[in-house]
Amino acid sequence: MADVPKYRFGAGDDSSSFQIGKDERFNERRMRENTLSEMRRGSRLSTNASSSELVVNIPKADVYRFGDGKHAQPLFRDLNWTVKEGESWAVIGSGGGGEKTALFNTLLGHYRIAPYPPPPGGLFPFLTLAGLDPYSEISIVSFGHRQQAGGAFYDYSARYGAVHEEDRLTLRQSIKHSVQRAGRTDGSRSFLDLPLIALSNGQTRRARILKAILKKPKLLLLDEPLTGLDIKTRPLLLSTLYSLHVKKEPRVIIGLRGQDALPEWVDHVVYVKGSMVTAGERESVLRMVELGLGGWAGQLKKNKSTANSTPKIGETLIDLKNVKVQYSDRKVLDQLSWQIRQGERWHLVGENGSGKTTLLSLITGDHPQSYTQTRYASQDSSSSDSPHETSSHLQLFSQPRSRLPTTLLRSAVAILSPELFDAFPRRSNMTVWDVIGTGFDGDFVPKGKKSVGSGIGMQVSSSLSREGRGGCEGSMEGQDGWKEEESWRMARVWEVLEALGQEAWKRADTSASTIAAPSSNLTHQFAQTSFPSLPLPQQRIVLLMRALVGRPPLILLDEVWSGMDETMVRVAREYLRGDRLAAGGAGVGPDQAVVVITHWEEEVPWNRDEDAGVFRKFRLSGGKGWVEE
Ligand SMILES: Nc1ncnc2c1ncn2[C@@H]1O[C@H](COP(=O)(O)OP(=O)(O)OP(=O)(O)O)[C@@H](O)[C@H]1O
Repeated sequence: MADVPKYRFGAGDDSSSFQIGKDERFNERRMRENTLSEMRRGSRLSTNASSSELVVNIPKADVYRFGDGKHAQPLFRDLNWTVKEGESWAVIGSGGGGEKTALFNTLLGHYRIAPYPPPPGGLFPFLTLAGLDPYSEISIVSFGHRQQAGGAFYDYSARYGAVHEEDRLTLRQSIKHSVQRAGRTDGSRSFLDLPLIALSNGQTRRARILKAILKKPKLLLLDEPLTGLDIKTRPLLLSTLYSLHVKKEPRVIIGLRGQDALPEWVDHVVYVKGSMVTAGERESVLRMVELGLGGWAGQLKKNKSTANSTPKIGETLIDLKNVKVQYSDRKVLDQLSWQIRQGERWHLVGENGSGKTTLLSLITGDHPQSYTQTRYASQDSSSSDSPHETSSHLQLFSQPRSRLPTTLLRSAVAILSPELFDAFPRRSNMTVWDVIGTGFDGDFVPKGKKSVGSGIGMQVSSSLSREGRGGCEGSMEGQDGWKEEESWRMARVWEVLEALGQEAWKRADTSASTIAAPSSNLTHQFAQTSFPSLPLPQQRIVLLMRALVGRPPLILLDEVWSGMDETMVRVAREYLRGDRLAAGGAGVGPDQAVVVITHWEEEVPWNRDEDAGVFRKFRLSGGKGWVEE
């Protein structure tokens, strides 16, 4: 086990788990349990020239969970999907219920296909007819959440500090001999010799794809490979995937969200929404589903802001001056200065590994070096910089990090990031309500009688504007203060559930002008649903509700759109823009500040024209950071 690090990667509850250093492969055990006999039936029979040209063969079938009774609703009805050698396929999921993952899992043998694809080739004729074993010849790389044993929380901030001995395994060691020829990557830096735990989100994704390719599977399923990758890397990865696919080294099927641009070389599409699957040539499928793939431009125009609750620039919340973060001789942030004020909307940009997550971890106070940023000019006077350049500080709500208790900071700065998404506990008894309620105090387990926290972090935000907090201004001394706060909190949970939950998806999915009656059963049911049982896209939006529920002064959203479907993205953007505030609806208020990180310009809820004065871009590159005008 020496080469298996602590982290596990997996595509969620319903799919196999994968480990760096171990196997990105078929989950052999489950496959054997589930479909062994049917696969054998397929491989026993003699070769047939034309069907050996088939990569995937599902002539017409329904797909069920194993153990489903006779009258169960199929996951997919009338699935008819055939992939021929030489065709380039994308699987597009649009329903928000994890349909795309379910379709990949169908290929991985996690569901019952009825009737099972017939002999001689079975499900994968190109393999079985060549006498090859699907167990070892098919890989999947998906970026669902990294499941922890028992659904427990793990400390994702470990990577910001000294790397523990058990986490020292480097990417090079992890992929060992297979990368002898791989050169320097990530601009001028090589990340091959970094501990895996130190890799940034985009670096980790690239490393996982690289590892999967180096294992030489015959078919590689890649779910949302572009998410989290910077703009320079995307075309490079797509063209690499295409040239590998053409050479069949390996054949590649990619998974995309409904709103993602479809690579030019994709000539066939499977579109999955609910239990319906449409598969065929690119143009005809696109016409049929009227997806309008290729960008969100049209959709964005429709979303034009109607808000008159325009954000106003107010107090400085975060003030960084000449901040530095360094790991031995590796400088990640170098003399960086940035101020975030109330009412501002920021887009934080920079290539993979440029330090965005590191910067946010200073602001949340999770980074150990957030305590050591204050230096006075005189101490550094020996340096060659001019004296006024050498002083530095990190002020969070006008305080140095060391003066701010973590509990208070957690309630004042809400964050949702890929790391938090992975780390958030998945205990089976935690409902959607419980998870959202942890957002008020930035907890990871439900607290308080009503699961809306205990109010420990209130004081920090009360020193800032508490507009919209229904009379909770000031401290919450005494029983009455807490009662009032508690009922405000409960009302807020309902409010975000209404604004961002199932009712809102329904509303956004039908027509923008039809507004469904609020406070329906649907919202109540959703609030009581077990959080870990939700499909991953829904878990993501619930964690977004958690970040927004407490109306904290500062909201940090790192790659929050990844894995969310179109409708969810639309309602979330509407909330962030505050489009419904003017009409008395819910949304981010003019007194709050928001920072989003995304490599996709189209995902940013604001733009320079409509949000001039409050919307700005902060760019990181080579350790430096600056405001881009
Ligand atoms: N403990 C560590 N030791 C050495 N280098 C580290 C450590 N932690 C992070 N790094 C490096 O710091 C750099 C910044 O990482 P960070 O996660 O902040 O990048 P990012 O801009 O968020 O990237 P992405 O867009 O991929 O999410 C990376 O090159 C990373 O490898």
